[in-house]
This record gives sequence, C-alpha cells and structure tokens, in this order.
Amino acid sequence: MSRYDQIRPARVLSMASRRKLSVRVPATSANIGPGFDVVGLSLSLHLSLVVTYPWEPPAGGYVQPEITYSGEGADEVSLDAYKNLTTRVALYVLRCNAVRRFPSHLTMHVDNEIPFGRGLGSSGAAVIAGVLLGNAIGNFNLPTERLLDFALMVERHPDNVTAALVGGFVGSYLKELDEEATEAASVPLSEVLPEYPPDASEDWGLNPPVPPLGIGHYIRFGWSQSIRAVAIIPRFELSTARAREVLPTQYSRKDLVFNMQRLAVLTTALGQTPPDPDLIYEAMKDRVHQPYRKTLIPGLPEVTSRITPATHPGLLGICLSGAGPTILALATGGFEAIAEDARKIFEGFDISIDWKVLEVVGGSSVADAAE
Ligand SMILES: Nc1ncnc2c1ncn2[C@@H]1O[C@H](COP(=O)(O)OP(=O)(O)OP(=O)(O)O)[C@@H](O)[C@H]1O
Ligand SMILES: N[C@@H](CCO)C(=O)O
Repeated sequence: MSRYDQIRPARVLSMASRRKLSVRVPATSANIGPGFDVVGLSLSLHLSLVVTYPWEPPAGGYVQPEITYSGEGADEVSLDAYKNLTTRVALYVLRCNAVRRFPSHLTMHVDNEIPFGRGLGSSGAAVIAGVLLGNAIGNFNLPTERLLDFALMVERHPDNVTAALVGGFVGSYLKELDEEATEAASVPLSEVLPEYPPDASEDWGLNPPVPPLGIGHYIRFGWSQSIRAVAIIPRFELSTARAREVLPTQYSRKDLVFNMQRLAVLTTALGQTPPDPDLIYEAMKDRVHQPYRKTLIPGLPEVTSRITPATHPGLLGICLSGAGPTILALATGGFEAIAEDARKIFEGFDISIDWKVLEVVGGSSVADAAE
C-alpha cells in the first residue's frame, strides 16, 4: 500500500541531489451493472508518474515544472502543469495546505496505460495521482480518508476514485453533509481547479475551497481469485459528462428495487469460490444507467444480451464499464471467445474494438527515494 516516507537518513540526504517520487495508480471499472455510482473494481492497467526535484532549490530563481508524457492520451494531454489534470489536483492539495507552488526545477514523467474516455477510470486515476503527488510533495502525511476527501472535491462520484486509491472490489457512499459542509463541497470545479497561469504570482489563488472532513466512506468486498475482467474497448471516446447527461433525474420504485436486489447479491457473489454464473449473470443487470446509455453506444444491448453463460462457458456476467463505451465481461475462462464474439456484434454497428484480459489489483502506491 501507499508509503509516505518522511524519514531520510542524513547520509542519504547529503549524497543525493534530488528527491524522486514514484506514483502508481490503477485503472478502474465502476458500476459493475447495478451499482451505479456505488461500486468500483481496480484493474491491471496503470497510470505511473516519476517526479523529481532538488532537495535544495538551486540558485538563480524559480523554474516552472517540466512534464513529459508517454502512452495513452499522449496526443491530447496538456503538458502545462497549470492545465494538466494531475498537476492541477496536486497544486490544489498543496495550496489547501498552505504550500504556494511546486518545488523549483520539478520534472514529471507520466506513463499511462489507461485509455481516455472509455469507462476505465482514466480521469479518476489522474485525480488520485494528483492527490497522492500533492500529499507527498508537501510531506502532509494525510490519511486515506482525507486523500479521498480531496479526490471527491474534483471527481464528484466516489466509485472510480475510491477503487483507484484503495484497490480491489470496493463499495462507497458519500456522507450527507450539514449545510455549511454541503456549501463547501458544492463549489464549482472551476474554483476547485482554476487554471493557474504559468506566471502565477505567489499570492494568487492561494485559498481554494478546503474539502469538508469525511465526505466519502468505503468498504472492500471479497473477490474470487478465479475471476478475470475482459475489457472490450470500442475505438471511440465517450466523456463521462456526456454519458451522465442522458440519465433521468427520477426513477420508478420498480427499477430501483430491481437494481438494489441485484447489487445486494452481487457484492457477495463475486467473492465466492467457485463463482456461480447463473446468480452473477442476472445480478449484473441494470435498469438505472445502461438502458439510457444505449443511444450513445450502438450495440450495447446486443452484446450484453447475446453473450451469456449458456452461449459462452466461463462467462459470469457482462455490463457497461463505468460510463462506457467499454464493455466489461467477468469470466473464469473462455476469454477469447467472449471478446471475439463481442467484436463481431460491434462490427455489425461499424464499431472496431480492442480487448484485454485484466486482473483485479491492489490500490495506489507512492515510493519516495533519493537519486
Ligand atoms: N493521465 C491523465 N492526465 C491528464 N488528464 C487526464 C488523464 N487521464 C484522463 N484525463 C482527462 O480525463 C478525461 C477523460 O475523463 P472521463 O471521465 O470523460 O473518462 P474516463 O475517466 O476515462 O471514463 P470513466 O469515468 O467512465 O471511467 C480525458 O479526456 C482527459 O481530459
Ligand atoms: N458511476 C459513474 C462512473 C463514471 O466513470 C457513471 O456511470 O457515470
């Protein structure tokens, strides 16, 4: 798990010129069918940062952070530390704790395996990476619960960020806040994360809204080691914001009970060995978000209804991953047949896909060293 090492032996300090922080955050799949905005699963694709800066700032004035980036999103991500999501979140954590700016001469290399806008938690991972980075740079030693508060001020649903932070199959809820705390947690994102100009003066924007205490609460469920996640990833992006716009604001009691019945069963069923396909396939059905998102993801109802445990031995259940467009099939075998048959169905809608077999992994980690 995360390591926030504040104690550096004097011998190491005197020999080392730079501090080196390595941050690693997993991809996540949220909802798993009926658990809209409630459950998340951490998966074996990672966002990795390597950040270095001198222990003592060299003479000659402040030098702005320099970012390099490889992997998924390299053609669209901003390399400006005041616009990049990860560094803006890190700066938010620093400024809330009275640290005005990044250390001088900071370099950050990002390597990202999580595709953008596909329902695999890329933004949640970027936010968690930023929170962990701010916490480590500032030596704040914030507990997990407080790290989550900061993440929830930026990504306002807890499922992805909680699973990315603590790892595994996780359920979470947001606490009902009192009036003052509700107000503090409702500030527009543009105020939480202003785009600080590169020449930001030391006093500008020093007082961003500090998160109320204890916004998010979570629990980790059991997970059967035999289960893998087949991610069937269409080659188009769908922003979470767009996929939330199509959802209704009110639901029938019948549909809510349908989801709650299934979610209650699912959270235990996925921890049982051997897992029961008949129980899980039905328990991964949803009436709260998937029916409305099918307009944005052609082929979604066909893939989730035609690929079943009866047609594909090894399949346990199949659902939209997060806000989509990725489809998540949980299975103990038959991975290739599941993915290739999903490919054929999507091809009928002129959609190309890539697929990967992923494992459920642990949460984020931070290593702190000298170089
Ligand atoms: N590593 C990253 N660095 C900077 N910005 C990122 C990074 N990863 C994601 N983002 C930002 O987040 C956006 C995608 O967020 P969005 O919430 O729409 O999708 P997602 O997080 O991939 O999917 P979901 O929330 O459904 O799992 C990207 O377009 C980009 O602006
Ligand atoms: N629960 C969120 C997850 C987004 O990643 C949604 O489905 O909109």
